[in-house]
Amino acid sequence: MLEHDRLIAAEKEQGEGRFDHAIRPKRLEEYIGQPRVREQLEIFISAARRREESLDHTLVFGPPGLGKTTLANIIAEEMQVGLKSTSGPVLERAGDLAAMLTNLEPGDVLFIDEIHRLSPVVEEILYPAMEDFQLDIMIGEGPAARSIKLDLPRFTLVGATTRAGLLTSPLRDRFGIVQRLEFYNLEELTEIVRRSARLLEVEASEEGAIEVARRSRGTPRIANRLLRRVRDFAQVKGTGAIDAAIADAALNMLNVDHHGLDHMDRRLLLAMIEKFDGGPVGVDSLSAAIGEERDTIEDVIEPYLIQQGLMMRTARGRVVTRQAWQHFQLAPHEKALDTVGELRP
Ligand SMILES: Nc1ncnc2c1ncn2[C@@H]1O[C@H](COP(=O)(O)OP(=O)(O)OP(=O)(O)O)[C@@H](O)[C@H]1O
Ligand SMILES: [Mg+2]
Repeated sequence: MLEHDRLIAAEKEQGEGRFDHAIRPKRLEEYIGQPRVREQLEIFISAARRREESLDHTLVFGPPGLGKTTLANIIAEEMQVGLKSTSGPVLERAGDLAAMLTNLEPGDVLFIDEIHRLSPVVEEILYPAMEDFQLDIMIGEGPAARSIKLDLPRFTLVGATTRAGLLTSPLRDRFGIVQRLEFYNLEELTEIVRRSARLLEVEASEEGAIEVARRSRGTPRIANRLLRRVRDFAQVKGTGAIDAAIADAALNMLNVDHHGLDHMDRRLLLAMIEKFDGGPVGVDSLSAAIGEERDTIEDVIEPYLIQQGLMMRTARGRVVTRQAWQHFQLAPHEKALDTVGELRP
């Protein structure tokens, strides 16, 4: 199966835009789950609004599809300010960022997605902009080069990243608010599925919604995507309504197992078990073994498997846990488990 065929792929897929527009939460109160993040932002936003100031620069991090972009939009909406979006890889030269910054209206949110991928020259421009709302830029080259300083309006930078660890510390230190998004639990995902079903006018029973939620890898984007596929199945093979049996049949057909693991998840775990005796194994060897990029393993596949307790990252490499062997109904290799410390009392 090619990567773009991956049902569970956390990246956006084609045609998702229209569907997404209808169901993406626009206000903080519609944002389901993440209670800690919501509570804090509520306070920071209402305090900033009361003081008629812009919100502090905010960094949002967490695995793909958990709601970082959604949150950036919500912040602008709640602050009643404009939003301008860009991303780390798009801002190639210092001038690209300078153009964005000089276009901001007072109070605007500047959203930079994949902020860990900013080039160092662009990052240099960002520091004084974030700290002193000043643009400090060199124009021209050689003897004719000169530096200009411009005052910028106060703005809020919202940065999103799947990997906070890849941010340089001077950049990280310039964010006043740092929020980490967690995988969603079953109740939260069920609520998301029910909300989306209602907005899409799809009939779904409580058990049907739970079944979709259970198999969504803790991720709202996947929950919404599975809902869409299950809806197709229900229309063709059933009456159009989603119940537990229809959801189960559809998800089995789509090769999403009862744990919500897909083909790539199972491939990764099985490679660790079958080719590396359960580990420890380095991520580069794993990447070669399953033909998947290291970044995809680290950003997309692995975080959920770790959160579910199916594998661990140790100083010596990745190891599967007893639970992973059990998932495949295999007898654990005792030496491997010893690395995880599972055999010690
Ligand atoms: N808390 C939430 N409540 C309800 N729906 C949500 C929530 N968070 C995300 N969603 C839904 O999941 C979809 C994916 O969220 P979003 O695009 O914000 O993820 P992301 O973290 O920016 O992902 P990426 O890292 O790939 O950019 C959204 O379109 C939205 O419909
Ligand atoms: Mg996003």
